[in-house]
Parts: sequence; C-alpha cells; structure tokens
Amino acid sequence: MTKQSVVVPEVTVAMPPNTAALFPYPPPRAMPGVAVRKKYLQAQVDLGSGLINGWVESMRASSPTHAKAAAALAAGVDDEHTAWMVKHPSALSKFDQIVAASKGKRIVMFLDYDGTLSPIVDDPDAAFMSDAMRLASRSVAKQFPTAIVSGRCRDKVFHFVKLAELYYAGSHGMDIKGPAKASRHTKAAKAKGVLFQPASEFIPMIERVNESLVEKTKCIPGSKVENNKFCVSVHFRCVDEKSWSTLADIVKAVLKDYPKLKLTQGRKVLEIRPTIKWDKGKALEFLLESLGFSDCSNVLPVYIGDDRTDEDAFKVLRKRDQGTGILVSKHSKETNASYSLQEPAEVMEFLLRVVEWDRLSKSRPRW
Ligand SMILES: O=P(O)(O)OC[C@H]1O[C@H](O[C@H]2O[C@H](CO)[C@@H](O)[C@H](O)[C@H]2O)[C@H](O)[C@@H](O)[C@@H]1O
Repeated sequence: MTKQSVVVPEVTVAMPPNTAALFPYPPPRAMPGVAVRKKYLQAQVDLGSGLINGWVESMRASSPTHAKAAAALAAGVDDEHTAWMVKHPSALSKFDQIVAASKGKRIVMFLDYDGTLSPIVDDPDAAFMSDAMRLASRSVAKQFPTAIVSGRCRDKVFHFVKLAELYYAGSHGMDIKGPAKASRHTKAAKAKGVLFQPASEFIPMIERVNESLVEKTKCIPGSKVENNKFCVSVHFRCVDEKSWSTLADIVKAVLKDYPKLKLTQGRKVLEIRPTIKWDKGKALEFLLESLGFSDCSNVLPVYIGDDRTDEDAFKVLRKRDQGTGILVSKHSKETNASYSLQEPAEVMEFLLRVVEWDRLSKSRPRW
C-alpha cells in the first residue's frame, strides 16, 4: 500500500440514505431476562418510545453487579456461566491453542482501553493504566504492530497510555493515527503517519450536542457528559438507578434534533455518534490494510475488548475467519469473541505470555 493511499487527512463517509432503517418504528418491545442479555450484542440503541426503558433494563442485565450473580459465581454454582466458559474458554488456559494458530503468521495486536487495559472506575477521568500494564503494552508493541482502539478521544487515550510507538484509533475508530516515530513495523508497512478521520464534518455538530447535553443533564446528580471529539459519552455509573430512565429520556429528547446522530450503548454509558457506517470493526480492517495485510492469510489479528462496541471488531474477525477475539468479562455475555479473560490483570498476563512465547519462538519470521 502506498503512502498516498493510506494518509487520508479528511475523508467523508457517505451517510446512510435512509435513517428510518436505523430508528425503526414501531420499535420492538423491551425483553426481560435472557432475551435482554442477548440484546447485549446489539450496541445501537433504538430511540423509539419505550425502548429507552428497554435499554435501561439491558444496561442492568449487562452490568451484573448484583450480589446474587456474584455469589453464585464465587460459589461455582452458576451453570450458565460454566456453559459459557465452555463456549468462550479462558485465553490463558487455551494459550497454546491460540499461539499454535499464529504459526507462520504475523500477530497484530488490537487492544481496547477501558475495562481491558485499565479497570473500570467511577470517574472516567481517573481510569489510569498501571505502570506494569504500560510496560506489558510496550513489550507487545516491540514485537508486534499494536493498536489501541477506544471509544475515548484519541488525545485522551494517548494521555492515559503514553506510548508513542502504538497506533491509536480513538472515538470508536473515527480518529486513527500511526506511531509518532517510524518503528520497524511502520517502516515495513509504510504506515507511519496514518491519519483517518471519516467523521470530521460532524465535529461542530458533536460540539453542539455536547453543550446541550451538559446543560440538560445538570439536574441529574452523578451524571457526566464526556466530549470524545467525534462522539459524546453520557455516563450513568454514578447516577442513582432510579434516575436512569429520566437521564435516558433527556438524552433521547436532545437526540431528536439530530437525525444524523445515533446512540450506542456501553458499560453504564450511552454514546452519541454519527450515523456513518464506521466502527471498531472497520477501524481494525483499516489498520490491517494500512499495515499491508488487507488480503493476507499470513496475519493473525488478536483483538481484546470488554464492551459491546468491541463486538463490531469480533464480528469482523469471525467474518474473515481470521484472528482471535477475546472478550474481557467475568460474566457470561452473548459475544462474537472466541475466548475470554476475566479482567485487566489477566489481559496483562496474556500479553506478557505472548511476548515471552514470541521471544522463545525461534521459527517465527521477524519483521
Ligand atoms: O472503547 P473503550 O476504551 O472501552 O471506551 C469506552 C468508554 O470508556 C469509558 O467509560 C467506561 O470506563 C469508565 C472508567 O472506568 C467508566 O466510569 C464508565 O462507566 C465506562 O463506560 C469512557 O469514559 C467513555 O468515554 C468511553 O466511550
């Protein structure tokens, strides 16, 4: 791939012609229980009447912090979880299987940030990464091309990670940049300075919606609006559950004036983003192409993430029948990932094992 075809300072992605398809009417009814859990896979939130309540239900179901579930898991009597682990085994216990699949292939590492490299905390501005995790990520990036793929704005996630040698795909992949300095990976792939911003025309609109949300959510204690440049997050984590529906209704009311924006759902967060067909899955494909792996069979993308928005990337891996998707979760969730890890500490262990395995592997072709 030539530099000219990779460096795209501003690219407009065609808007879907019919937004009605994105906001169906009449909306499907909210589903309780297992069905709600299955809705986990559907990141986009419908704005129709009643569905915001369905979303609130779904948010409760997909963030199982309730004592009962935790106790069942601790006591080893959660049959559903046991069955889930059979389908999505630990990437640590299946480590040999994962690295065997990479034989003769280049690993490219994709890492989500919140809940994957840093533990989930109440204050989004305090989601710091440990020094040990930073060292592990740096070691990974020495061996393999490595990208951080986050819902956060690129500058903010860089501020947390602080590693110049990585690729960063911020705002759910709507803001992609290559390493500041050329590395052996970037030299090989001629991808230094990659910049892709398919939603730049939305920045003024995002600023307006951010201001409006800040103003209108002031009345909800604990709510927080975070401007992620190409998207906006409205945080529910510190809001009393009794006020979740009210907060969701406020978001929905603001969004009514912005038909070119849509809602997606994360961990106790609603995310407002442009209706362009771009997501973490597309970002993964873009980065693979930029690295010169578009139609290659000799690449093994490994994507590790914890959230619904990461499902777009897991889906791409499944569709390509290539690579390894790893969901970070202690609880059973519908997912397109093949493996699981319980928490960031396990992610770090996995990364260090991959680095060590690669060092010891004499047969592995080098860059
Ligand atoms: O794609 P990610 O890197 O996982 O980013 C998704 C969102 O992550 C952040 O929110 C989440 O983490 C917070 C800190 O632990 C937590 O307080 C919040 O409840 C989580 O949803 C970030 O603040 C959002 O802007 C990202 O969109």
